[in-house]
Amino acid sequence: MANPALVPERSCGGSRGDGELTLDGSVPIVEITGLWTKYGRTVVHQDLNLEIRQGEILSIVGGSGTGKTTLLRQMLGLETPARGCVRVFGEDISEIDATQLQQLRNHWGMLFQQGALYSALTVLENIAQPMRELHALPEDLIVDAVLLKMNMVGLGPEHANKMPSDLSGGMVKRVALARALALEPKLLFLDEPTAGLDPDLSEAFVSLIKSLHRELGLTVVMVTHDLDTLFALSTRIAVLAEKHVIALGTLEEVLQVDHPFVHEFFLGDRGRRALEALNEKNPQEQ
Ligand SMILES: Nc1ncnc2c1ncn2[C@@H]1O[C@H](COP(=O)(O)OP(=O)(O)OP(=O)(O)O)[C@@H](O)[C@H]1O
Repeated sequence: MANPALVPERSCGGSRGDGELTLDGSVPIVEITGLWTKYGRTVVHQDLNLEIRQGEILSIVGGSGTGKTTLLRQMLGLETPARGCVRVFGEDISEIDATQLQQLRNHWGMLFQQGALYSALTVLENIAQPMRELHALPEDLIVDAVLLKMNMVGLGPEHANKMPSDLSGGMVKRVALARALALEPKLLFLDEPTAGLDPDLSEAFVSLIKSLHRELGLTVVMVTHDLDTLFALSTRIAVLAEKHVIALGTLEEVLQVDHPFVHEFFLGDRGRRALEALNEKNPQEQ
């Protein structure tokens, strides 16, 4: 392993622009260069590079404990790079102040693995929460906007006053997605979006994400173990192994990479079955 002491200190080498958020696609939505993440003596990412372009659905895959969720947390500004640089919308995420970070957060949505709804709040209150935190919208507008978001994710108004404990797993995901979309983000982060859903619900949720991606022009960054979800949604795939990105490209491109994880994950029994299912669904694209 390289000696961390010899790696340059963390730095983005200055701002991309004039301090304004760059939301016009002229710079990558996310740009990670030379990233090191460390917990004590444990190195999770070592000289990791990744660029996420506007409008794509970029999926991050890798073995258990390879640092996929931690990489998402770096993009969300919830971790600090030991070295290297993470830019989101052109901004160095660990250099900006709290107000600027909050401003950035208003332009992305995050769907956590378990949905992470507030158990003491109704569906309506959960989805309204990011809007209320803005302190800029009148209450009647918030209620209208929440109902609109619920409709967007296929939830009727009759569910507005339900508590999270009254919801099925699929509905929890939809509410969490509506909350992630509350502020009309440009960028959506999904951590294992179909985990815990049965195959039918999973397929329905994938279709929902696909249509929202198309209709809202979102850029999506997703971590998933589920091959069907991965194949159905990804425009590009980043493979994490050995503490960095060892393959990045379309499914076809990644399949060409000669690495044990790629062989095992994509070309093992599960991978082959999912690829066959994909080929049956989209024969013309193969
Ligand atoms: N706050 C923390 N403190 C110490 N170690 C941590 C912390 N967060 C994550 N790690 C370690 O970092 C490594 C990467 O964790 P991470 O959760 O990012 O992996 P992952 O690829 O998402 O794993 P999985 O697929 O199992 O969810 C693991 O070894 C984990 O134990």
